Amino acid sequence: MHRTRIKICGLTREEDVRAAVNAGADAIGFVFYPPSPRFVPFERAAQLARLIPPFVTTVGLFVEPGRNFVETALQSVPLQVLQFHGDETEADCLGFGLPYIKAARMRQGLDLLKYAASFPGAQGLLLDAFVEGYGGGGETFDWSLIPDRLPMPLILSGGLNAANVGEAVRRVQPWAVDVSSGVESAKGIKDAALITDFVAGVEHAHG
Ligand SMILES: O=C(O)c1ccccc1NCC(=O)[C@H](O)[C@H](O)COP(=O)(O)O
Repeated sequence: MHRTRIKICGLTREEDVRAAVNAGADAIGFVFYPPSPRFVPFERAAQLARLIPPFVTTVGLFVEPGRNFVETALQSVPLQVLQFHGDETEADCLGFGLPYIKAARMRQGLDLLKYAASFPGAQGLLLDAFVEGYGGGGETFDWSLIPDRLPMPLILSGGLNAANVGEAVRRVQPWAVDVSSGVESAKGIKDAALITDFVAGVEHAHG
């Protein structure tokens, strides 16, 4: 099995970026959705991004942004991947000169293969629990809803933590896992020990 990549999302503080990088995170996500308690203004995200070394990917997360909003983010923050969480179409996600990840809010009745087919340009599909407020809700979803084969890399998220991520990796075998609440002491405040435990949980899943 390949090494499962790890994305830590919703960072707002320098010490949390350092903790994530030191623990071995492959990607750091900044939430650019103003209603979120994890929202970071672009200038702040730019400061935090300076702490991210080469080969750790900087991801900007959006929910149905206007094109100007994304373009302004890109002028300020050195993002490498865009992540869209709302009801965007493929056309809304393209044309920024960066790869994008599309989130699917998992629930009974969602035809995930059809959904994935409507985002042929996506670099990956992030499967998250269907929660009020779009994401970062700390809730798992029924992993048996995930089809055996998806046409693009799968990023598993939604309610992951150090206690369940090992089982998630073994059962789902995603390309990557994404966590926010499970490594927090409060919304937007990460906990270095929880991050370390989470990364260890992924690594132990590989035996
Ligand atoms: O984190 C947020 O506040 C957020 C707001 C709006 C859309 C998405 C959001 N987070 C998305 C993420 O990437 C989370 O890491 C993912 O939903 C998993 O969250 P959690 O269940 O808390 O681990």
